[in-house]
Amino acid sequence: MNTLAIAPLFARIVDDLATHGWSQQSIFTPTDLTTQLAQECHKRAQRGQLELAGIGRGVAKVVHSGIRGDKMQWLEEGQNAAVDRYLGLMEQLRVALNQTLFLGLDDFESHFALYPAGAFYKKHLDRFRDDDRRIVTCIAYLNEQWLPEHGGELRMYLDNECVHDVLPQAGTLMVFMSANWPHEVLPSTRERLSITGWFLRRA
Ligand SMILES: O=C(O)CCC(=O)C(=O)O
Ligand SMILES: [Fe+2]
Repeated sequence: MNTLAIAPLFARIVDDLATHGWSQQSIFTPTDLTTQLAQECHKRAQRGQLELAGIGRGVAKVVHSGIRGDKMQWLEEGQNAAVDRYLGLMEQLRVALNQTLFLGLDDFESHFALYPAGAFYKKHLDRFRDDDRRIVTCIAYLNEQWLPEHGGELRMYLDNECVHDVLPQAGTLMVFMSANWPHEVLPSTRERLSITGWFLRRA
C-alpha cells in the first residue's frame, strides 16, 4: 500500500479501516477548532436553526422520538470559518481513503447534532433501504470534559457479540464502514454535541 504522501494521522485511519473496518482517534480535531465548532453548534441551537432529526431520507423521512431524539442542521461550505476548516480535514481524509482503499468516494455530507440530556439514538445501520451511497461514517465529538458517568456513549456492535463504547469526548473522531457496524447512542446526563458525516459514492 502506498501511503507515502499521506499524513500519519490519516494513514492510521486508513490502516485501521483496511484491517478491521473502523478507527477511533482520540486526538483528531485540534482543541481550538473543536471549541469553535461547539460554539457554532450552540449558536445555531440558540437561533432555533436545529431541527428534530428524522429517520429515512426525502419524502420517506419521519421524526420518531422513540428511535432518535437529536436535533441537527446540515453543514454547508462558506458559512463559518471553523466549519470550513473541518470540511477541509474531511476532504484530506476523503482523498487519503480514495488513494489507498479505492473506495471511489466523491462527496461528503455532514450535520451538527445536539442530543439534549436524556436523548438517544437506538441501534441502527447508517444505510437507507433505498440508497446505498453512504460508504464511510465519520463522527467528530465536541464535548469538553466528558466523563464516563455522563453516559452518551456511541456503542458499536462488533463481531462475536462484542460491543465497543466510545465516549463523545472533544477531539475524538470515530470512523467506520457504514454498512458493516450497527451502533447506537446511549442516553446521557448532559447535552451532547457532535458532527456526524458520511463519505458518499457516486449514485
Ligand atoms: O453521535 C454518535 O455517536 C452517532 C450518531 C449516529 O449514529 C448517526 O447520526 O447516525
Ligand atoms: Fe448512525
